[in-house]
Amino acid sequence: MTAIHVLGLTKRYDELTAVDDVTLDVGVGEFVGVLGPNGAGKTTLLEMIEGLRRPDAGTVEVLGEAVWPRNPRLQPRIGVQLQASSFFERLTAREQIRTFASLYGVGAATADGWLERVGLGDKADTRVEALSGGQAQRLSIACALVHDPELVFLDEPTAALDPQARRNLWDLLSSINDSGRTVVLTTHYMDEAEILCDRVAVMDHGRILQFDTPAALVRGLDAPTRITVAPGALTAAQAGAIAGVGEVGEGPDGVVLVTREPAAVLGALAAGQHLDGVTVQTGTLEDVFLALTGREYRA
Ligand SMILES: Nc1ncnc2c1ncn2[C@@H]1O[C@H](COP(=O)(O)OP(=O)(O)OP(=O)(O)O)[C@@H](O)[C@H]1O
Repeated sequence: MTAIHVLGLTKRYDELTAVDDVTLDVGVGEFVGVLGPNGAGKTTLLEMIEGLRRPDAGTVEVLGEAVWPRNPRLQPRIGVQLQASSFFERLTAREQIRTFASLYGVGAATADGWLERVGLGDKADTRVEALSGGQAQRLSIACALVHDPELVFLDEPTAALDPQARRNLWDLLSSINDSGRTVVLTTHYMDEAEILCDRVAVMDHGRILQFDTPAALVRGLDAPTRITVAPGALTAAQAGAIAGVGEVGEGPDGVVLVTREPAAVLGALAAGQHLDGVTVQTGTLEDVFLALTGREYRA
């Protein structure tokens, strides 16, 4: 079943085409990421899918319903994460989420349960202004989920968090999807998209350049594998003599074997008792972005 059906979606701001003829489908239960640098058009695309912004061209169907003009039947079925800056001022975390809950006719006990679920039980009496960046992001996610929507939109949920806080939030985001909800998030972070998402739409200059699983995107690159053998285990000459090895380099971490036949090369290393301390590196989404756009990824 399709959760989101987008056809030929376009949005212009004067001369600028922020979203340029985007077509995509998202299945029910999928976790989809929209990945792209600043200004790629991610937020504009999401806002049109959420029914918050009117497209100049194209159509959006969400859970089988048209989103524009505003469709009140959809509101209880979708959750949109607000930026932390849009909290009601001077409320505590508990008051904040209970206020959201009451808008949807959801009881206080359920609201309080969500505070616990996102790890904010001990911050219930803290005013939203006094929460840390990570706590505020978790509260905004809880507010988006409090009415148990089928489809959740998160716009850069881990922006401005330190690496540890981002990782903590990843567990929460995975659990949202594990319970069967469809999740769409935008992100600047390649690693985040790679770890969390079933499929990733790589976006730049308003266009979706590719939309596939992270593994398929990387496979499509046809990038060679780099196998690094710990220093001292193997000379460059020995490495070059292994069948299937293309280039050989020497770096601080040892001898680097570049190959398109990693299984054969690893087999040869195993046979020679050289597997200790071996690292294997394939392409990443960063390489995908570089290959698609011809430039380095700059968040
Ligand atoms: N209301 C607006 N009026 C004019 N231009 C806009 C408006 N909103 C966005 N833009 C422009 O449209 C382009 C796409 O912006 P958008 O916010 O969708 O990108 P984004 O990928 O979400 O960026 P970021 O990662 O920085 O949030 C940008 O060049 C932006 O300056």
